[in-house]
Amino acid sequence: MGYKRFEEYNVKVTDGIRSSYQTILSELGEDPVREGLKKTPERAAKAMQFLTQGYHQDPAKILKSAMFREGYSDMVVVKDIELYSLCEHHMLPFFGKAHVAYIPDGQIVGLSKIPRVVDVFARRLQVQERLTHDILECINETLKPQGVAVVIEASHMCMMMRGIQKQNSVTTTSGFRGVFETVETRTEFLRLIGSDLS
Ligand SMILES: Nc1nc2c(ncn2[C@@H]2O[C@H](COP(=O)(O)OP(=O)(O)OP(=O)(O)O)[C@@H](O)[C@H]2O)c(=O)[nH]1
Ligand SMILES: [Zn+2]
Repeated sequence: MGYKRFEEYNVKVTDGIRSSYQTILSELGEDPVREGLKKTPERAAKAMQFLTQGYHQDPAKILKSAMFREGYSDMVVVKDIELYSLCEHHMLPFFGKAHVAYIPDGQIVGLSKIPRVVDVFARRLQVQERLTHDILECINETLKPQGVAVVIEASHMCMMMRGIQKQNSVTTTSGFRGVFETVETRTEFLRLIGSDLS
């Protein structure tokens, strides 16, 4: 069946999440039944369930649904994949770009499946480091390529809207497996994505 978008996923808003948001509104000093807020617990529950739908999706299955035997054995790079996730410490967004590359070993994967895998892991509560490794290991273990590389550049709302309140800091995380562990291949990838790390 493969990957399904939330709209097709038929997830019902969970009563417990909706009523918890109603409690939060009251505890914040708001009137949860005033006109503008009446539907807010429902909307917030729906939004949060959308943003965490990755718990109900199987990223390996997504990759397996479009793997093809092919002799191509050079680098495949999908860069600038926009990414929105939630930090598990504050449940506030972090967002930015993911860059993913692999070198096939007899099998390629449908290109769209790479951003889909990024979305599945991003739509769970995360830290940027684990998100990077989740994507890396999933592609490595499922596609079994000669190598895989992932770089994520992201800004964290928990460091922008509150806390340290730094508006311009960007965090870069990276992971390399197989042939990307050699300097030459890694450097070529970093050059192709225009990374400062190269
Ligand atoms: N390593 C890592 N840290 C993260 C990520 N997202 C948020 N954090 C950090 O998680 C840490 C949680 O630290 P705590 O001291 O428990 O929380 P806090 O009091 O809200 O910390 P401040 O943000 O410094 O005010 C903070 O330093 C955040 O910046 C992430 O993806 N990776
Ligand atoms: Zn945070």
